[in-house]
Amino acid sequence: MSIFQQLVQHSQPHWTQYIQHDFVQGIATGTLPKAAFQHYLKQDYRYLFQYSRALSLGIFKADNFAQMAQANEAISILLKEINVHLQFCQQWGIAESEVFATEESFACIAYTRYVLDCGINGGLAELYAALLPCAAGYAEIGRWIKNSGISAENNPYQAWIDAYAADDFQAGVQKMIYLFESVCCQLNEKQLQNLQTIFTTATKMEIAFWQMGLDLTL
Ligand SMILES: Cc1ncc(C[n+]2csc(CCO)c2C)c(N)n1
Repeated sequence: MSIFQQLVQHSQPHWTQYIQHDFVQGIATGTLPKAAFQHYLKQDYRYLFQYSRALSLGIFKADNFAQMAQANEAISILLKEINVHLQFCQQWGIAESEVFATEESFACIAYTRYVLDCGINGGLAELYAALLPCAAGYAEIGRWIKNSGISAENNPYQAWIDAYAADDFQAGVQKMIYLFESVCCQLNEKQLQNLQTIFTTATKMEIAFWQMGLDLTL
């Protein structure tokens, strides 16, 4: 079993709670209240800004140009994701200025600053262990919604589902997982345990992020 698979397995039951959260079920069936999705969308815009800063640490901390290029590719994927957000906002009449002016929720602050802290204080393995629940989790969510076939016709969230189920997105995440595996090969048992703590914590923060969306909290 790969290190990534082990991290997922040992982060249970949180991983499954993250992937199958009520918010995700609501997206899949199209029944999620629009207010919850819009609240999430604005917070996620703030989230993605901080996440790009964390990904940039992947460039800063790279040991070679190949790792640098991979981090750069991950940033390009993220820039596409921001466009999906802005298109949704446009569609639902949320002005870009409103998105920019959104106050950051505690769930967003806690999660993003935790990831940044892992990256600033740790090495590449710690950084990617903190970044991966986000990328790999959404890839898994995109896959299961697509494969389950439960998405209703005229699902208002179809563009969101399609973005994460898309082949190029799935391939990008797979590359991030390979990069992570390659920076983990020299680690000792204590360092691996630390990666598990980071991975599980970030997974729990994903659950808190969905819940913030459902509860409309700041
Ligand atoms: C709270 C939250 N968690 C995960 C993602 C998904 N995501 C964020 S950046 C990125 C691309 C990785 O290069 C992906 C898949 C999100 N949007 N919001």
